[in-house]
Amino acid sequence: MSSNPQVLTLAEPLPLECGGQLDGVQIAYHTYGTLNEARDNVIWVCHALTANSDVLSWWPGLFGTGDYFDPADWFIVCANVLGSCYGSTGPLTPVAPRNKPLYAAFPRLTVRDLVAAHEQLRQHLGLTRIHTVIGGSLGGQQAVEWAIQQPAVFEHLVLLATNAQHSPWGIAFNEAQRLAIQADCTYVGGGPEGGQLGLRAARAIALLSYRSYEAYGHSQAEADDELPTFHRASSYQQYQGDKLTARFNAYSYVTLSHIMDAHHVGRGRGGVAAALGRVQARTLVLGITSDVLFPPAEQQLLARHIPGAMYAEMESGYGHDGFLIETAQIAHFLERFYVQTFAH
Ligand SMILES: CC(=O)SCCNC(=O)CCNC(=O)[C@H](O)C(C)(C)COP(=O)(O)OP(=O)(O)OC[C@H]1O[C@@H](n2cnc3c(N)ncnc32)[C@H](O)[C@@H]1OP(=O)(O)O
Ligand SMILES: N[C@@H](CCO)C(=O)O
Repeated sequence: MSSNPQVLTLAEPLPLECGGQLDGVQIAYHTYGTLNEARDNVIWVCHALTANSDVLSWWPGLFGTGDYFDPADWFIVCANVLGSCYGSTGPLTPVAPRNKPLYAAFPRLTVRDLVAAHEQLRQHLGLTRIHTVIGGSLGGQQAVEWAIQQPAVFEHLVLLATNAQHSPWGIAFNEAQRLAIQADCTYVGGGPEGGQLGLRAARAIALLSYRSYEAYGHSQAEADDELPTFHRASSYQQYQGDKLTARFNAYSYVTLSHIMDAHHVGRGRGGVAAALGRVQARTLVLGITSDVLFPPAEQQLLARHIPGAMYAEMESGYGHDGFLIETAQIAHFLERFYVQTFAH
Protein backbone atom coordinates (compact mmCIF):
# COMPACT_ATOMS: atom_id res chain seq x y z
CA MET A 1 0.00 0.00 0.00
CA SER A 2 1.27 3.45 -0.79
CA SER A 3 0.08 4.94 2.54
CA ASN A 4 -0.76 3.42 5.90
CA PRO A 5 -4.42 3.02 6.80
CA GLN A 6 -6.04 4.35 9.96
CA VAL A 7 -7.46 1.68 12.23
CA LEU A 8 -10.69 1.66 14.25
CA THR A 9 -10.97 -0.92 17.03
CA LEU A 10 -14.58 -1.73 17.92
CA ALA A 11 -15.29 -1.44 21.65
CA GLU A 12 -18.07 -4.04 21.54
CA PRO A 13 -17.94 -7.58 20.10
CA LEU A 14 -19.33 -7.80 16.57
CA PRO A 15 -22.25 -10.26 16.35
CA LEU A 16 -21.97 -12.45 13.25
CA GLU A 17 -24.73 -13.75 10.99
CA CYS A 18 -23.63 -17.32 11.77
CA GLY A 19 -24.53 -16.74 15.44
CA GLY A 20 -21.02 -16.24 16.83
CA GLN A 21 -19.17 -13.04 17.52
CA LEU A 22 -15.74 -11.47 16.96
CA ASP A 23 -14.06 -9.59 19.79
CA GLY A 24 -11.74 -6.62 19.37
CA VAL A 25 -12.52 -6.18 15.68
CA GLN A 26 -10.17 -3.86 13.84
CA ILE A 27 -11.17 -2.01 10.70
CA ALA A 28 -8.43 -0.49 8.55
CA TYR A 29 -9.50 2.43 6.39
CA HIS A 30 -8.29 5.28 4.25
CA THR A 31 -9.86 8.67 3.74
CA TYR A 32 -8.84 11.17 1.09
CA GLY A 33 -9.91 14.76 0.56
CA THR A 34 -11.93 16.92 2.91
CA LEU A 35 -15.47 16.63 4.18
CA ASN A 36 -17.20 19.84 3.08
CA GLU A 37 -19.28 22.03 5.37
CA ALA A 38 -22.56 20.60 4.09
CA ARG A 39 -21.12 17.08 4.67
CA ASP A 40 -22.60 16.03 1.33
CA ASN A 41 -19.48 15.05 -0.64
CA VAL A 42 -18.82 11.54 0.71
CA ILE A 43 -17.95 8.72 -1.70
CA TRP A 44 -17.66 5.31 -0.02
CA VAL A 45 -15.78 2.65 -1.98
CA CYS A 46 -16.26 -1.07 -1.31
CA HIS A 47 -13.30 -3.05 -2.61
CA ALA A 48 -13.25 -6.45 -4.33
CA LEU A 49 -11.65 -9.75 -3.37
CA THR A 50 -7.94 -9.01 -2.98
CA ALA A 51 -7.77 -5.23 -2.86
CA ASN A 52 -7.35 -3.00 0.18
CA SER A 53 -8.46 0.32 1.61
CA ASP A 54 -6.00 2.37 -0.49
CA VAL A 55 -8.36 2.93 -3.41
CA LEU A 56 -6.08 5.52 -5.02
CA SER A 57 -3.51 2.74 -5.53
CA TRP A 58 -5.80 0.15 -7.14
CA TRP A 59 -8.45 2.15 -9.01
CA PRO A 60 -6.35 4.73 -10.86
CA GLY A 61 -8.17 6.44 -13.67
CA LEU A 62 -11.33 6.64 -11.59
CA PHE A 63 -9.96 7.74 -8.19
CA GLY A 64 -7.12 10.24 -8.01
CA THR A 65 -6.02 13.72 -8.91
CA GLY A 66 -7.61 14.67 -12.23
CA ASP A 67 -9.78 11.53 -12.24
CA TYR A 68 -13.56 11.35 -12.09
CA PHE A 69 -13.52 11.11 -8.30
CA ASP A 70 -10.85 13.63 -7.40
CA PRO A 71 -9.95 14.01 -3.71
CA ALA A 72 -9.90 17.77 -4.33
CA ASP A 73 -13.70 17.59 -4.66
CA TRP A 74 -14.75 14.53 -2.69
CA PHE A 75 -14.27 13.03 0.75
CA ILE A 76 -13.45 9.46 -0.26
CA VAL A 77 -13.59 6.60 2.25
CA CYS A 78 -12.51 3.03 1.63
CA ALA A 79 -12.24 0.35 4.33
CA ASN A 80 -10.60 -3.06 4.21
CA VAL A 81 -13.13 -5.88 4.69
CA LEU A 82 -13.09 -8.27 7.63
CA GLY A 83 -11.38 -11.52 6.72
CA SER A 84 -8.85 -9.79 4.45
CA CYS A 85 -5.17 -9.19 5.23
CA TYR A 86 -4.69 -5.46 4.81
CA GLY A 87 -5.20 -4.27 8.37
CA SER A 88 -8.74 -5.37 9.24
CA THR A 89 -9.29 -8.41 11.45
CA GLY A 90 -8.67 -11.59 9.48
CA PRO A 91 -7.39 -15.16 9.81
CA LEU A 92 -3.82 -14.02 10.56
CA THR A 93 -4.85 -11.52 13.25
CA PRO A 94 -4.35 -12.61 16.88
CA VAL A 95 -7.86 -12.73 18.36
CA ALA A 96 -9.18 -13.02 21.91
CA PRO A 97 -9.40 -14.98 24.11
CA ARG A 98 -6.16 -16.82 23.20
CA ASN A 99 -4.62 -13.91 21.33
CA LYS A 100 -3.55 -16.22 18.52
CA PRO A 101 -4.53 -16.20 14.84
CA LEU A 102 -7.33 -18.59 13.91
CA TYR A 103 -6.00 -19.43 10.41
CA ALA A 104 -8.32 -22.04 8.83
CA ALA A 105 -10.61 -21.92 11.90
CA PHE A 106 -11.51 -18.26 11.26
CA PRO A 107 -15.31 -17.93 11.41
CA ARG A 108 -17.50 -18.24 8.31
CA LEU A 109 -18.40 -14.61 7.73
CA THR A 110 -21.00 -13.26 5.33
CA VAL A 111 -21.38 -10.05 3.34
CA ARG A 112 -23.78 -8.92 6.08
CA ASP A 113 -20.94 -9.15 8.60
CA LEU A 114 -18.70 -7.05 6.35
CA VAL A 115 -21.47 -4.47 6.17
CA ALA A 116 -22.04 -4.58 9.94
CA ALA A 117 -18.37 -3.76 10.55
CA HIS A 118 -18.28 -0.91 8.04
CA GLU A 119 -21.55 0.43 9.38
CA GLN A 120 -19.77 0.82 12.74
CA LEU A 121 -17.02 2.74 10.97
CA ARG A 122 -19.56 4.99 9.22
CA GLN A 123 -21.11 5.83 12.57
CA HIS A 124 -17.68 6.39 14.14
CA LEU A 125 -16.86 8.87 11.35
CA GLY A 126 -20.21 10.62 11.92
CA LEU A 127 -21.23 10.32 8.26
CA THR A 128 -25.01 10.48 8.27
CA ARG A 129 -25.38 10.82 4.49
CA ILE A 130 -23.27 9.14 1.83
CA HIS A 131 -23.46 10.80 -1.59
CA THR A 132 -22.42 7.58 -3.38
CA VAL A 133 -21.49 4.07 -2.39
CA ILE A 134 -19.69 2.26 -5.21
CA GLY A 135 -18.34 -1.26 -5.55
CA GLY A 136 -17.56 -3.99 -8.06
CA SER A 137 -17.71 -7.76 -7.67
CA LEU A 138 -17.49 -8.58 -3.91
CA GLY A 139 -17.50 -4.81 -3.36
CA GLY A 140 -20.78 -4.54 -5.24
CA GLN A 141 -22.25 -7.37 -3.16
CA GLN A 142 -21.35 -5.35 -0.07
CA ALA A 143 -22.66 -2.06 -1.49
CA VAL A 144 -26.08 -3.47 -2.45
CA GLU A 145 -26.46 -5.27 0.87
CA TRP A 146 -25.64 -2.05 2.73
CA ALA A 147 -28.11 -0.01 0.64
CA ILE A 148 -30.80 -2.54 1.57
CA GLN A 149 -29.94 -2.41 5.29
CA GLN A 150 -29.59 1.39 5.51
CA PRO A 151 -31.78 2.76 2.71
CA ALA A 152 -31.91 6.31 4.10
CA VAL A 153 -28.12 6.74 4.25
CA PHE A 154 -27.15 6.40 0.58
CA GLU A 155 -28.15 8.93 -2.08
CA HIS A 156 -26.57 7.03 -4.96
CA LEU A 157 -25.58 3.40 -5.39
CA VAL A 158 -23.20 2.30 -8.16
CA LEU A 159 -22.88 -1.43 -8.75
CA LEU A 160 -20.39 -2.92 -11.20
CA ALA A 161 -20.01 -6.54 -12.31
CA THR A 162 -21.84 -7.91 -9.29
CA ASN A 163 -25.01 -9.75 -8.30
CA ALA A 164 -27.86 -10.13 -5.82
CA GLN A 165 -27.07 -13.75 -5.02
CA HIS A 166 -23.89 -15.61 -5.86
CA SER A 167 -24.46 -18.07 -8.68
CA PRO A 168 -23.83 -21.83 -8.67
CA TRP A 169 -21.28 -21.12 -11.43
CA GLY A 170 -19.44 -18.58 -9.26
CA ILE A 171 -19.54 -20.90 -6.25
CA ALA A 172 -18.15 -23.72 -8.39
CA PHE A 173 -15.23 -21.52 -9.49
CA ASN A 174 -14.55 -20.64 -5.86
CA GLU A 175 -14.77 -24.28 -4.77
CA ALA A 176 -12.24 -25.29 -7.45
CA GLN A 177 -9.89 -22.66 -6.00
CA ARG A 178 -10.46 -23.82 -2.42
CA LEU A 179 -9.76 -27.41 -3.50
CA ALA A 180 -6.42 -26.26 -4.92
CA ILE A 181 -5.58 -24.54 -1.61
CA GLN A 182 -6.68 -27.48 0.53
CA ALA A 183 -4.64 -29.86 -1.64
CA ASP A 184 -1.57 -28.01 -0.37
CA CYS A 185 -0.58 -30.06 2.68
CA THR A 186 0.74 -26.95 4.46
CA TYR A 187 -2.72 -25.36 4.55
CA VAL A 188 -3.80 -26.91 7.84
CA GLY A 189 -1.32 -26.20 10.61
CA GLY A 190 1.13 -24.41 8.33
CA GLY A 191 1.17 -21.04 10.10
CA PRO A 192 1.06 -17.74 8.25
CA GLU A 193 2.71 -19.19 5.13
CA GLY A 194 0.39 -22.22 5.00
CA GLY A 195 -1.33 -23.01 1.71
CA GLN A 196 0.67 -20.56 -0.41
CA LEU A 197 1.38 -23.08 -3.19
CA GLY A 198 -2.30 -23.85 -3.29
CA LEU A 199 -3.07 -20.14 -3.41
CA ARG A 200 -0.79 -19.81 -6.44
CA ALA A 201 -2.87 -22.42 -8.29
CA ALA A 202 -6.12 -20.86 -7.02
CA ARG A 203 -5.22 -17.47 -8.49
CA ALA A 204 -4.39 -19.10 -11.83
CA ILE A 205 -7.83 -20.75 -11.82
CA ALA A 206 -9.50 -17.48 -10.82
CA LEU A 207 -7.83 -15.60 -13.66
CA LEU A 208 -9.76 -17.76 -16.12
CA SER A 209 -12.96 -16.29 -14.74
CA TYR A 210 -11.63 -12.70 -14.52
CA ARG A 211 -10.37 -12.41 -18.10
CA SER A 212 -11.77 -13.74 -21.39
CA TYR A 213 -10.91 -15.86 -24.41
CA GLU A 214 -10.31 -12.63 -26.32
CA ALA A 215 -8.09 -11.10 -23.63
CA TYR A 216 -5.82 -14.16 -23.55
CA GLY A 217 -5.78 -14.30 -27.35
CA HIS A 218 -4.84 -10.65 -27.50
CA SER A 219 -2.10 -10.57 -24.85
CA GLN A 220 -0.70 -14.11 -24.89
CA ALA A 221 -0.63 -15.12 -28.58
CA GLU A 222 2.46 -16.96 -29.80
CA ALA A 223 4.50 -16.83 -32.98
CA ASP A 224 2.99 -19.21 -35.58
CA ASP A 225 6.12 -20.84 -36.96
CA GLU A 226 8.02 -21.83 -33.85
CA LEU A 227 7.83 -25.07 -31.89
CA PRO A 228 7.35 -23.57 -28.44
CA THR A 229 9.51 -24.65 -25.53
CA PHE A 230 7.15 -22.74 -23.27
CA HIS A 231 3.77 -21.12 -23.76
CA ARG A 232 3.26 -17.45 -23.03
CA ALA A 233 -0.13 -18.17 -21.49
CA SER A 234 1.47 -20.73 -19.13
CA SER A 235 4.06 -18.24 -17.99
CA TYR A 236 1.31 -15.63 -17.51
CA GLN A 237 -0.66 -18.00 -15.27
CA GLN A 238 2.43 -18.74 -13.19
CA TYR A 239 3.35 -15.08 -12.93
CA GLN A 240 -0.14 -14.10 -11.78
CA GLY A 241 -0.05 -16.86 -9.13
CA ASP A 242 3.32 -15.64 -7.88
CA LYS A 243 2.14 -12.04 -7.88
CA LEU A 244 -0.78 -12.82 -5.60
CA THR A 245 1.13 -15.08 -3.20
CA ALA A 246 3.62 -12.24 -2.68
CA ARG A 247 0.86 -10.05 -1.22
CA PHE A 248 -1.96 -12.26 0.06
CA ASN A 249 -2.53 -15.35 2.20
CA ALA A 250 -4.48 -18.55 1.62
CA TYR A 251 -6.64 -18.24 4.74
CA SER A 252 -7.97 -14.81 3.82
CA TYR A 253 -8.56 -16.04 0.29
CA VAL A 254 -10.65 -18.99 1.48
CA THR A 255 -12.53 -16.79 3.97
CA LEU A 256 -13.40 -14.17 1.36
CA SER A 257 -14.44 -16.71 -1.26
CA HIS A 258 -16.85 -18.31 1.23
CA ILE A 259 -18.25 -14.85 1.99
CA MET A 260 -18.90 -14.32 -1.70
CA ASP A 261 -20.58 -17.72 -2.00
CA ALA A 262 -23.01 -17.01 0.85
CA HIS A 263 -24.07 -13.68 -0.63
CA HIS A 264 -27.86 -13.61 -1.03
CA VAL A 265 -29.69 -10.33 -0.44
CA GLY A 266 -33.02 -12.16 -0.26
CA ARG A 267 -32.10 -14.47 2.62
CA GLY A 268 -34.69 -14.03 5.37
CA ARG A 269 -36.29 -11.12 3.49
CA GLY A 270 -38.83 -12.85 1.29
CA GLY A 271 -36.53 -13.23 -1.71
CA VAL A 272 -34.29 -11.16 -3.93
CA ALA A 273 -36.98 -8.97 -5.49
CA ALA A 274 -38.44 -7.97 -2.11
CA ALA A 275 -34.98 -7.17 -0.73
CA LEU A 276 -33.89 -5.11 -3.73
CA GLY A 277 -37.20 -3.27 -3.59
CA ARG A 278 -36.07 -1.72 -0.29
CA VAL A 279 -33.26 0.27 -1.94
CA GLN A 280 -33.97 4.00 -1.95
CA ALA A 281 -30.70 5.18 -3.48
CA ARG A 282 -30.68 6.30 -7.10
CA THR A 283 -28.88 3.38 -8.65
CA LEU A 284 -26.60 2.75 -11.61
CA VAL A 285 -25.85 -0.87 -12.49
CA LEU A 286 -22.99 -1.51 -14.91
CA GLY A 287 -22.46 -4.83 -16.63
CA ILE A 288 -19.55 -5.93 -18.83
CA THR A 289 -20.25 -7.67 -22.13
CA SER A 290 -17.43 -10.23 -21.74
CA ASP A 291 -17.90 -10.96 -18.01
CA VAL A 292 -18.31 -14.73 -17.67
CA LEU A 293 -18.21 -14.68 -13.85
CA PHE A 294 -20.93 -12.12 -13.22
CA PRO A 295 -22.64 -12.10 -16.63
CA PRO A 296 -24.74 -9.10 -17.71
CA ALA A 297 -27.95 -11.03 -16.92
CA GLU A 298 -27.07 -10.74 -13.21
CA GLN A 299 -26.69 -6.97 -13.55
CA GLN A 300 -29.96 -6.76 -15.46
CA LEU A 301 -31.73 -8.60 -12.65
CA LEU A 302 -30.40 -6.10 -10.10
CA ALA A 303 -31.55 -3.17 -12.24
CA ARG A 304 -34.96 -4.75 -12.82
CA HIS A 305 -35.73 -5.00 -9.11
CA ILE A 306 -34.06 -1.88 -7.68
CA PRO A 307 -36.65 0.88 -8.00
CA GLY A 308 -35.80 3.31 -10.83
CA ALA A 309 -32.34 1.84 -11.43
CA MET A 310 -30.42 2.72 -14.58
CA TYR A 311 -28.66 -0.12 -16.42
CA ALA A 312 -25.75 0.21 -18.81
CA GLU A 313 -23.33 -2.24 -20.34
CA MET A 314 -19.66 -1.65 -20.98
CA GLU A 315 -18.22 -3.03 -24.20
CA SER A 316 -15.00 -4.67 -23.13
CA GLY A 317 -12.82 -7.64 -24.00
CA TYR A 318 -11.23 -7.68 -20.55
CA GLY A 319 -13.92 -9.82 -18.94
CA HIS A 320 -14.91 -9.46 -15.29
CA ASP A 321 -11.79 -7.46 -14.32
CA GLY A 322 -12.97 -4.84 -16.80
CA PHE A 323 -14.57 -3.09 -13.82
CA LEU A 324 -11.03 -2.28 -12.59
CA ILE A 325 -9.65 -1.42 -16.00
CA GLU A 326 -12.33 0.30 -18.11
CA THR A 327 -12.22 3.53 -16.12
CA ALA A 328 -12.96 5.83 -19.07
CA GLN A 329 -16.19 3.96 -19.81
CA ILE A 330 -17.14 3.91 -16.13
CA ALA A 331 -16.59 7.68 -15.92
CA HIS A 332 -18.71 8.16 -19.04
CA PHE A 333 -21.66 6.20 -17.60
CA LEU A 334 -21.27 7.88 -14.19
CA GLU A 335 -21.54 11.27 -15.83
CA ARG A 336 -24.72 10.26 -17.69
CA PHE A 337 -26.14 8.81 -14.49
CA TYR A 338 -25.46 11.86 -12.31
CA VAL A 339 -26.76 14.27 -14.98
CA GLN A 340 -29.94 12.22 -15.32
CA THR A 341 -30.55 11.88 -11.57
CA PHE A 342 -29.80 15.59 -11.05
CA ALA A 343 -32.43 16.43 -13.67
CA HIS A 344 -35.12 14.54 -11.74
C1 LIG B 1 -0.04 -4.38 -2.33
C2 LIG B 1 -0.83 -4.34 -3.63
O1 LIG B 1 -0.40 -4.71 -4.67
S1 LIG B 1 -2.39 -3.75 -3.50
C3 LIG B 1 -3.48 -4.70 -4.43
C4 LIG B 1 -3.44 -4.48 -5.91
N1 LIG B 1 -4.43 -5.30 -6.53
C5 LIG B 1 -5.72 -5.06 -6.36
O2 LIG B 1 -6.12 -4.12 -5.78
C6 LIG B 1 -6.67 -6.03 -6.91
C7 LIG B 1 -7.34 -5.50 -8.07
N2 LIG B 1 -6.43 -5.45 -9.22
C8 LIG B 1 -6.34 -6.46 -10.10
O3 LIG B 1 -6.97 -7.49 -9.99
C9 LIG B 1 -5.35 -6.26 -11.25
O4 LIG B 1 -4.31 -5.43 -10.82
C10 LIG B 1 -5.99 -5.66 -12.52
C11 LIG B 1 -7.15 -6.51 -12.97
C12 LIG B 1 -6.47 -4.26 -12.30
C13 LIG B 1 -4.93 -5.62 -13.62
O5 LIG B 1 -4.28 -6.87 -13.67
P1 LIG B 1 -2.73 -6.99 -14.06
O6 LIG B 1 -2.23 -8.28 -13.59
O7 LIG B 1 -1.96 -5.78 -13.61
O8 LIG B 1 -2.78 -6.88 -15.61
P2 LIG B 1 -2.55 -8.01 -16.67
O9 LIG B 1 -3.51 -9.12 -16.51
O10 LIG B 1 -2.53 -7.30 -17.98
O11 LIG B 1 -1.08 -8.57 -16.35
C14 LIG B 1 0.04 -7.72 -16.45
C15 LIG B 1 1.20 -8.33 -15.70
O12 LIG B 1 1.46 -9.65 -16.20
C16 LIG B 1 2.78 -9.70 -16.74
N3 LIG B 1 2.75 -10.58 -17.90
C17 LIG B 1 2.02 -10.43 -19.02
N4 LIG B 1 2.20 -11.49 -19.84
C18 LIG B 1 3.05 -12.31 -19.20
C19 LIG B 1 3.60 -13.59 -19.53
N5 LIG B 1 3.32 -14.21 -20.68
N6 LIG B 1 4.43 -14.16 -18.63
C20 LIG B 1 4.72 -13.56 -17.45
N7 LIG B 1 4.21 -12.37 -17.09
C21 LIG B 1 3.39 -11.75 -17.96
C22 LIG B 1 3.11 -8.26 -17.12
O13 LIG B 1 4.51 -8.06 -17.20
C23 LIG B 1 2.47 -7.52 -15.95
O14 LIG B 1 3.33 -7.64 -14.85
P3 LIG B 1 3.28 -6.55 -13.64
O15 LIG B 1 1.93 -6.67 -13.04
O16 LIG B 1 4.37 -6.98 -12.74
O17 LIG B 1 3.51 -5.22 -14.27
N1 LIG C 1 -9.32 -9.12 -9.64
C1 LIG C 1 -10.08 -8.86 -8.47
C2 LIG C 1 -11.10 -9.92 -8.24
C3 LIG C 1 -12.23 -9.87 -9.20
O1 LIG C 1 -13.35 -9.34 -8.60
C4 LIG C 1 -9.24 -8.85 -7.24
O2 LIG C 1 -8.17 -9.44 -7.24
O3 LIG C 1 -9.66 -8.25 -6.26
